[in-house]
Amino acid sequence: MTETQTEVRGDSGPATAQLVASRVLDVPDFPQPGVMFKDLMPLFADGAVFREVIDGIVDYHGRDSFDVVVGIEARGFVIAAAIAYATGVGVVPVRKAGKLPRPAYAASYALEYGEATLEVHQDAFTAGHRVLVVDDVLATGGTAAATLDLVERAGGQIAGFTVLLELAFLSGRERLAPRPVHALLTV
Ligand SMILES: O=P(O)(O)OC[C@H]1O[C@H](OP(=O)(O)OP(=O)(O)O)[C@H](O)[C@@H]1O
Ligand SMILES: Nc1ncnc2[nH]cnc12
Repeated sequence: MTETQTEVRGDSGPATAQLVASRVLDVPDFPQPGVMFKDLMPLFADGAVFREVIDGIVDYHGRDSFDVVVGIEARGFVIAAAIAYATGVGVVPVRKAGKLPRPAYAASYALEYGEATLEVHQDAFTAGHRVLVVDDVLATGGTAAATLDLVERAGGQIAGFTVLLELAFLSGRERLAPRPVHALLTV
């Protein structure tokens, strides 16, 4: 296989996977030695590609399949806000510890390069509201597992979980099973 024929795959098909792959930069040894950081800032910075990606996520789940969208700090906020605006639903942030001003549920977890605690306001969701959760990267799945638990503790019902990029070798998808994962690009 030549360099231009590199195989790409994702849950929305090879064209979408290729689109995402074209806007990811590999940054070695960030934020610590041994980690190959996947930087999706070029995708966010390209208006046409960003719009196509957001529209693709909405089409995949169906415009009427969720009542609210959750973004995980920090890069998930960018994606969630765009989906919310495109569909007319509200956006709820899941934040790193200590940032939310009112009573919150908290969940601690490990990720590829450290540990963290996430929080969501206790009154963030109307009971039974269907929640689409989005983030940029799925690695070990620690962040996503903590978020999905927080959403349910706060009374939300998970309608779907989407990431732009899945690092398959870190087995996040297996960790989240049987919950479905929608990844636009899997590497
Ligand atoms: O699957 P995991 O191993 O849990 O890793 C995935 C998480 O790691 C990154 O966030 P990070 O914690 O670096 O936060 P940031 O978006 O604020 O930079 C990424 O945006 C995901 O949220
Ligand atoms: N390698 C990586 N690149 C970007 N975000 C990440 N989150 C966890 N691991 C990551």
